[in-house]
Amino acid sequence: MSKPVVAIAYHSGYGHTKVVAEAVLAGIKEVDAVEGVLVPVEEVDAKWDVLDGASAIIFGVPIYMGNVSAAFQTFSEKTAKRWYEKKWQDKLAAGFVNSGAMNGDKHRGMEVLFGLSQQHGMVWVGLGLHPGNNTANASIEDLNRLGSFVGAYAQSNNDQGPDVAPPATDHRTAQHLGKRVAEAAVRWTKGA
Ligand SMILES: Cc1cc2nc3c(=O)[nH]c(=O)nc-3n(C[C@H](O)[C@H](O)[C@H](O)COP(=O)(O)O)c2cc1C
Repeated sequence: MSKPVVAIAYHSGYGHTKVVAEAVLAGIKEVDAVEGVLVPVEEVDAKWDVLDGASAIIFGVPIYMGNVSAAFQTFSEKTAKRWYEKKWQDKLAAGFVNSGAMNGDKHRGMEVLFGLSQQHGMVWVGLGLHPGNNTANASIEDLNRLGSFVGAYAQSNNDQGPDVAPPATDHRTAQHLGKRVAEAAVRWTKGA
């Protein structure tokens, strides 16, 4: 029997969110019983079968002008055929968001990802971590340094390339999300 697939449907205009997607993939790969697949949304027309066959889809975006990037929104609208057929009903879903500012209105992007998942009748998996970096002795090295509950947040300094931004701490948080969703996919598909 083939392994359940956890797909990562993401957009990255300049490479920073791609690095986060790769960290999510590394987390999925920690779970042997699951296969992880990256799906850049620009390539989705050749990869609908991957998303349709996946047990879970993790959506990921950069924030552009306080919202998800236009490329992701285009992808989102293209999923309408799946919506009509309820093709993604009961798949697991999760999300990650990356922006230049510490806050940057990442929450709005995350709400868009959550809303897309709920349009499709998917079952959302949150981050499952307490906030880090929020006590007197805390550090930006803490897991979940940006303190989200709903999904993984990353922040990439505007003057740095994807080789150094977002910082390693955000990679670890993204990796945690990937592993968590992969473990959830194993439980979700048991006996299916
Ligand atoms: C058109 C545009 C709009 C942006 N708007 C925001 C914004 O509203 N808030 C923010 O924090 N960062 C904003 N940024 C910064 C990006 O979120 C940041 O550079 C991110 O790392 C880009 O990810 P990418 O390299 O995967 O495209 C914007 C960047 C661009 C290109």
